[in-house]
Amino acid sequence: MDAALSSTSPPLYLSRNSVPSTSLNAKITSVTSLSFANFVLTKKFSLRRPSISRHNRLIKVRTSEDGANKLSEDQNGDFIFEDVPHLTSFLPDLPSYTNPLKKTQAYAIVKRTFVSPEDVVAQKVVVQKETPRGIHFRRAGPREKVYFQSEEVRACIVTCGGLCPGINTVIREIVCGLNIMYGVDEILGIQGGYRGFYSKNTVQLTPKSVNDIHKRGGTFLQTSRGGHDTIKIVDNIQDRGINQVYIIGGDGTQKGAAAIYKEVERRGIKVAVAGIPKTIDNDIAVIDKSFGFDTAVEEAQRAINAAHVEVESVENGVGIVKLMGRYSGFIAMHATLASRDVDCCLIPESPFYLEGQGGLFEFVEQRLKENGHMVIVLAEGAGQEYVAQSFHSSSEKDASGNRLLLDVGLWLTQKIKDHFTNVRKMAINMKYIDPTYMIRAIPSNASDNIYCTLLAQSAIHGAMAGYTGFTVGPVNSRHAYIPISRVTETQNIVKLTDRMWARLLASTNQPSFLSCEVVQERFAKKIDDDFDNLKITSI
Ligand SMILES: Nc1ncnc2c1ncn2[C@@H]1O[C@H](COP(=O)(O)OP(=O)(O)OP(=O)(O)O)[C@@H](O)[C@H]1O
Ligand SMILES: O=P(O)(O)OC[C@H]1O[C@](O)(CO)[C@@H](O)[C@@H]1O
Ligand SMILES: [Mg+2]
Repeated sequence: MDAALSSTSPPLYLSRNSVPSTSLNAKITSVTSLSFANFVLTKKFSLRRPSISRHNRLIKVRTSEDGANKLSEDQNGDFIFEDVPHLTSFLPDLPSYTNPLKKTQAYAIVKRTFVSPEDVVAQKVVVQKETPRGIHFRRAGPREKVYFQSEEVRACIVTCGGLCPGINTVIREIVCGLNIMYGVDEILGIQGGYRGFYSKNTVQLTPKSVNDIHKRGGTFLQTSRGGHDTIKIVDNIQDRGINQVYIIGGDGTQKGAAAIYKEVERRGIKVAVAGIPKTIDNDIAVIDKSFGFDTAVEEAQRAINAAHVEVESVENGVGIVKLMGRYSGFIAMHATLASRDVDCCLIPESPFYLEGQGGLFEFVEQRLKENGHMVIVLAEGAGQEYVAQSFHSSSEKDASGNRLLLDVGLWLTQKIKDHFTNVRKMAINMKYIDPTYMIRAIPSNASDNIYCTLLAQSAIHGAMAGYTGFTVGPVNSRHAYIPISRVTETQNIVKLTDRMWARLLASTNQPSFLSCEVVQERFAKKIDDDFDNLKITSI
């Protein structure tokens, strides 16, 4: 690749068939980062279809640092680069500076301190010889040039949405990283989520004030749902002279971050917006896994173990453990796979039914006959339609517009009790454990702490280098800068058609609940939807 193509502005990829190459330069200068994103999305979609001919090769166009558009063709096959915006895309005259990192003792003897501007991270690592190379993201890490001088930086950090182990570690590492690596002193904490920008006072954050916070669960800055008002938030950012915004939160929060970035760009102000993805549900698209997830799965083991101890100590013991997972069953699936004490795992993605052949009641009875006890792990979002029918409830929403769930754990406990007592005339011992908030209110474990450090430092390097409107996260174990829209356009769910769910079924030997017509109908639709929203779930 041509070293002169080291770009700071978003590179553009266009189909040779769609744009005559002679007019490329003229066309590209008028493409905004927004329309660029849309353009790439269109092309990306068609590339996923294997029927696309290899003649429809992509050529890529980059805007190099001197502003000249250059064109090169990837020789190894079709290749899509989804870059993140850069401050220079709307502030072209912004001066750059030598990165001070090399002068810090931490990096003094590092051989390759800086990430090459040519480094990209592939979203797909398993490829076939003849298939396109697929989507790539800009590799995260320190850059040779930065677009902020240390004394000029006035950063802020905000945390939004639900709790998750490790939030405090991320806050701590942003503060310490900015200060130690880049000599930044001005770091503000926005309290109470997005609404804190315009309704609360800020708190000054220093390495000393955040030194111990990683040992506590929760968020040192407090959080909230709802209250996102883009104009008020950006007004506040401008009024306070903030020029780097670090936003920690889930899919809703990242949508809010995208709105802030767009407003900042519209106003043409020098503010870098960096998103750090957080969610206990692990439902954020593109990234390998969200921080705190492993800690939560580990904590869930304690609840499962307690249920198992309880039910094996009584006759016909049936334990139910309800875990978090609004729309996705990752925590339940992983906790089940890790534990081996679980007989059946129920998640929102996999429909189930209670009565008749192949149903849950039949399976419970079979396990009680075989083992004398059994444990069910239930994701809170599973079977919501049944619960709603039973309770004749209308769907309520939280301040962010998320559906409020009904207690499927209580519902299932009651259903099993009724069935065995009234229909089967069998005495059973039900134990229902609901550790929902306990698994996310704890501090992060060792590996999540390290992961949080990497996220924080990658976000800092990206913002200092002038990237903006990005989410940072590991893609196939390499940290990358991902356009925010890519992580918000879909939510990760457990794919029943993937091998991971098959591994769980093979491990628990539970029914797949596919023998009921109603479920079969829904299941078929689910598979179609899965393919339509094809994305990689890569744990
Ligand atoms: N589409 C949106 N545009 C702008 N802001 C949004 C949007 N969706 C949600 N937000 C804001 O983002 C914040 C957090 O959203 P939400 O409560 O959905 O949590 P989340 O970030 O998805 O995290 P979690 O996974 O814990 O639920 C809220 O302040 C909400 O107002
Ligand atoms: O904290 P709240 O508002 O009760 O929300 C709980 C929800 O948040 C999540 O933990 C996601 O953050 C879901 O698993 C759960 O349904
Ligand atoms: Mg969410």
